[in-house]
Amino acid sequence: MSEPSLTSSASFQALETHAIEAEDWQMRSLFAADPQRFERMSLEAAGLFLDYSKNRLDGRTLELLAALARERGVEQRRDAMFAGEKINNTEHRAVLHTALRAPREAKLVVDGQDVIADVHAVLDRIKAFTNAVRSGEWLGHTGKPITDVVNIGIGGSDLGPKMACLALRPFAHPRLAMHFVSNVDGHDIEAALERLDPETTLFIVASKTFTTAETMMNAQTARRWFVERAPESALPRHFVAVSTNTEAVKDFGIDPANMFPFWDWVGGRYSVWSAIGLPVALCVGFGYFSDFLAGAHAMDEHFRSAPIEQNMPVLLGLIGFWNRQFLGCPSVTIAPYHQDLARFPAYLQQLEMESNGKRVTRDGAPVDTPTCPAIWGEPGTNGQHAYFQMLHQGTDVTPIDFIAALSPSHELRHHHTALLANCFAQSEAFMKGKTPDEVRRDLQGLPLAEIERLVPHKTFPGNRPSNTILMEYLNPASLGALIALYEHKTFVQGVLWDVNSFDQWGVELGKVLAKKIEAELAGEPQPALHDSSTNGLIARARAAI
Ligand SMILES: O=P(O)(O)OC[C@H]1O[C@H](O)[C@H](O)[C@@H](O)[C@@H]1O
Repeated sequence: MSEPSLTSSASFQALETHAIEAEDWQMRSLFAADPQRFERMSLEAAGLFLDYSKNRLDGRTLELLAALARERGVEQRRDAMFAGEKINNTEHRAVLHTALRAPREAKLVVDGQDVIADVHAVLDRIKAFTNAVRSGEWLGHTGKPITDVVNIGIGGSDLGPKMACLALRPFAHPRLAMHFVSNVDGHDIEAALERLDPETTLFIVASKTFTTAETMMNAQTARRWFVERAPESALPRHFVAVSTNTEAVKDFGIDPANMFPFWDWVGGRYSVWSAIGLPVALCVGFGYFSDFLAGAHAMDEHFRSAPIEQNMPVLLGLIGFWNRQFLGCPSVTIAPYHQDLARFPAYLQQLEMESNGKRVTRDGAPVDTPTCPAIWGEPGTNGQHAYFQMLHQGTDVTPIDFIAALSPSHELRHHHTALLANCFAQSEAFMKGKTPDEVRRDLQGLPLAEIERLVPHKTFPGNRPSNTILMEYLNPASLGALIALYEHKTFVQGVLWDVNSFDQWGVELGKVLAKKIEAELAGEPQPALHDSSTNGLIARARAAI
């Protein structure tokens, strides 16, 4: 039976009525009216603290959103995911990234297979391998320890490990430099290879399918580069694979003994916890990689057991839904006030936009509301000096997630004080704004006409929503919890919209057309099979190539 449409649900309609009342609400007044607002609208879970009080909503809004979550079946769908039901209904797959971070003693059997035992068998191999490389026991073909690790992968086989290795920089092994090659653009791999020594470099070819065109081309280029400089027999010391596709790995020439497997129930964008996290385990060591998994597991336990009203990922999802649906916000900015989280917005782009950038429901009916907003952002304070102008005074309202660690991993205390001051000041500024009268007061002393000329330019509308997520330190456990928080937020929103958050058919068309055009760019005769624009572009490129 198909799910009733979102807009026909009683709780959605109650929210619609409520949203009309809420249209004129000013957060300044909401704070003034309730001295307990911060206490009421903040919570802690899995080592993270979320302040959601600077949103344009009140207790009643939250009640209605919680009712919507219940009516849409967030709890049942969550339980179905954890239980290994095949909730990815267009690919007939279970969705079990949560099993990747479950402790060894957990139990989960899916299709007669002990999933937890499989996961821990691979983790044991990751532990042995990463210990060997890090200790210098695993040597390159001329007997030297590995100094450089190159992960060749794209999308989920790149963004997670790359983001996490950067985020955990203070925990990194001093001898191992991590490199990430993803783009089919030869400038990417060329820039990486020119600095590398084939005697001390380890390549990880990371691809769930082991058919992704970019990754296969980069892997072949790396292989060629290597065998031009080293005997072919040395390949097994320098090339390992991470994949679900053993046959394709073998065909590429990597011994399955050097392959770290995972499973079709791990989506690419949810795979950093699997063997796709191998670069992270190499970089920080297996102990810290285990802490990373444990941090995510702590968030899983919270998501699984906390009531909706005190459930951090559910609240984050519901508030995002409110902002998208009833405040009409077309995008969300992620503002990590931590330089080491520089790649976190890019990571979330894939997580949220590939998951929920859908226009039909699980049953294939058109959705009747907007779905995933655009996700973007840069670390603070850099963004403040670039696009925050638009966030403060532009015509669109863009909700912001501020993310900060209370303690830094460096000794430069005054830098950290300045960083946090900026983070908190921005959320205050977005909430409060600056009224025309406040501007007038500031400008006292100038001629009256000049004051009035400047007032509209210097006024800040304020009333712009934000969340603030704090952690004590950015470390493997808090990073794990943070990623899992957003994974589950994405899940919750997918349930509200009733989309399949675990497929990505939208990436296929471009891949197919690119294959065709690639052949046309190289071949004869001149093709004219496309529209005039595409034909014209191909012709220009053929003349240049
Ligand atoms: O790991 P792979 O099979 O190489 O896939 C890499 C990426 O490419 C695909 O096109 C999907 O859009 C991503 O979800 C996936 O993470």
